[in-house]
Amino acid sequence: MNSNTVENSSTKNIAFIGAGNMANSLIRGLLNNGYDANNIWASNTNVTLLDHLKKLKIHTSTDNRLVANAADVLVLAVKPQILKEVATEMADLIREKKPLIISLAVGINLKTIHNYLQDASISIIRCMPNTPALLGSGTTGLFPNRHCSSIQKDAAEALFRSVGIVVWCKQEEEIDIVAALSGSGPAYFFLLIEALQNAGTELGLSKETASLLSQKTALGAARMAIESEGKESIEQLRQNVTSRGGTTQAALNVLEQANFRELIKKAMLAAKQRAEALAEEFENQ
Ligand SMILES: NC(=O)C1=CN([C@@H]2O[C@H](COP(=O)(O)OP(=O)(O)OC[C@H]3O[C@@H](n4cnc5c(N)ncnc54)[C@H](O)[C@@H]3O)[C@@H](O)[C@H]2O)C=CC1
Ligand SMILES: O=C(O)[C@@H]1CCC=N1
Repeated sequence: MNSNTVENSSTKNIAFIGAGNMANSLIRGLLNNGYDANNIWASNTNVTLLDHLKKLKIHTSTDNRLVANAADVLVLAVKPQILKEVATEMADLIREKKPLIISLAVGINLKTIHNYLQDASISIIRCMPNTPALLGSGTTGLFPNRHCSSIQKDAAEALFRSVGIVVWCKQEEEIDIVAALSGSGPAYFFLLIEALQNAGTELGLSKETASLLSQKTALGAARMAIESEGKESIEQLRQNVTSRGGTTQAALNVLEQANFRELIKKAMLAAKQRAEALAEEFENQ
C-alpha cells in the first residue's frame, strides 16, 4: 500500500465488526490502494452483505469473536446503539490481545468505550468519517487516546487516507463538531441540491434538466472552492458571481434576509448537541 505504515507488522491485520456502508467503503479503499485482501477481515450478522464482500477475497464471518481474534486493528463499524453489545461480547479477547480499537460511532466517547471493554489502557482512536468515502472523496476527523503509539496513529491515518482526507482533532470534543460539519454535511448539500432541483422544476424546467444543472453546479462550485484555495477566498468567488444589481444579488438578498448563515449555524449546533446528548445517554446506560 502506498500510504505506507498501515502495513507495519504490528498493525497489519485489520478487522471490521459490522460490514455496512462505512466498513464497505473503507475495505474498498484499502483494496484500491493495494492492501492485501488476505489481511482484511469483516463480520456481520447479515449474510447477504458478507456474500458481496467475499467476492473481494477478504476473510468474512458472522462470528465477531473469530474476526476480532485476527485483528491488530479492530474497527467497530456498527451503529452506536449496538456498540455496547458488540464490545461486551469481545471485551475479554480485546483485553488479552490489545488491538488498536477504531470506533466510528457518533456520540460514544472514549470513557464509555473503556467502560464497555473494562480496561482503561486499551489504545482507542475515535473517528468521524463521511459517506463520500464510498467514492474515495471522504473526510475523516480522528482523535486518539493517550495510549496510542505513533505506529497505531499512522495506521489509522493511512486507513482513512485510503478513502479521502484526514484531520486530527486536538480535543475529543472536536469530534462532535466534525460530526456536525462533515459527518452530517453531505446531507446538507443533498438537501440543497434537492431544493434547487425542485424549485427549478416548479419554475418550469424539466426534471432531468433541473437535476443535471443542480448536480453539476454543486460539483463545479466545490471544485472552484478547492482549486482556488490560497488564490481567491470563498467570499471573492461568491462576489465574482454577484453582479451589482443582478440576478445573483437578488437571490442572495433573500437568503441573507432569511438569516441563512444563522440557520446553518443553528443546524450544526443541533447536530453537535445531539451528539452530546447521545454521549450522556450511552455513558449512563
Ligand atoms: N453513515 C454515515 O454517514 C456515518 C456513519 N458513522 C458511524 O459509522 C458507524 C456505521 O455506520 P454505517 O456504516 O452507516 O451503518 P450500517 O448500518 O450501514 O452498518 C452497520 C452494520 O452492522 C451490522 N450489524 C448489526 N448488528 C451487528 C452485530 N451484532 N454484529 C456485527 N454486525 C452487526 C448491520 O447488519 C450493518 O450492516 C456508526 O456508528 C455511525 O455512527 C460515522 C460517520 C458518518
Ligand atoms: O447521522 C448520524 O448519526 C451519522 C453520524 C454522522 C453522519 N451520520
